[in-house]
Amino acid sequence: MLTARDLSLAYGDRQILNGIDLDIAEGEVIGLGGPSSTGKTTLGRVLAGQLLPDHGEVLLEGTKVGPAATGHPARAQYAPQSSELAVDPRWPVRKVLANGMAPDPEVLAALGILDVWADRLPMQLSGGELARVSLARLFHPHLRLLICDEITSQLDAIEQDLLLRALVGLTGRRRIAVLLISHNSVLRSRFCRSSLALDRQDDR
Ligand SMILES: Nc1ncnc2c1ncn2[C@@H]1O[C@H](COP(=O)(O)OP(=O)(O)OP(=O)(O)O)[C@@H](O)[C@H]1O
Repeated sequence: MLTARDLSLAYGDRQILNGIDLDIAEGEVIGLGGPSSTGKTTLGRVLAGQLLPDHGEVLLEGTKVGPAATGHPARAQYAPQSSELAVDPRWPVRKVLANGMAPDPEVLAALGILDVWADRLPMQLSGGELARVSLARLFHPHLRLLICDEITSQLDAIEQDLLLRALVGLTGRRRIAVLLISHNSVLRSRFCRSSLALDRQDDR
């Protein structure tokens, strides 16, 4: 499903990614760990088609990832660490979830999103509730790859476990490939079939 080959990327003269290969099958969850600043977010954005690598290619179901045709949501979506930055603070939950299309009731139910949140603003939700809303808005019928970048790092252990169990159940049923970026090796070993770890490319 996802095939990334020989990905390299530098910011200026600083090499961040160097010859990365990665495969994720449909419905599979693969972990990505490694120390801070080794390029996990950068790799996630390359896989989601939001950053172009200097070298190498990313194929999703045999075609290059990149911006979707106008008016269509991208097949690969990137969920950032901070849900507050991902949603417009002026929009009520109802509008955040609609995101241009009718919210999918199965996604709302699977992620535990409650009707009573609909008229609240993002700041009127807890961190865990907002993380659920922020994830739900990324789902659409053509979603094939979800990059989750430290999406539970602001939650306590119980909430982390609940959210990831709900997410992995949903993506498994829909055969969506997932890259779970996390510093937490316990979480990765619990939810991922295997993990890749990035190393530093130079002295920084
Ligand atoms: N657009 C950019 N221009 C220059 N340097 C950048 C840019 N984006 C990121 N970097 C640098 O590249 C390095 C890798 O950043 P990245 O966010 O990919 O690392 P990370 O492994 O996800 O880090 P963390 O675990 O701390 O979130 C960092 O040192 C960062 O400062």
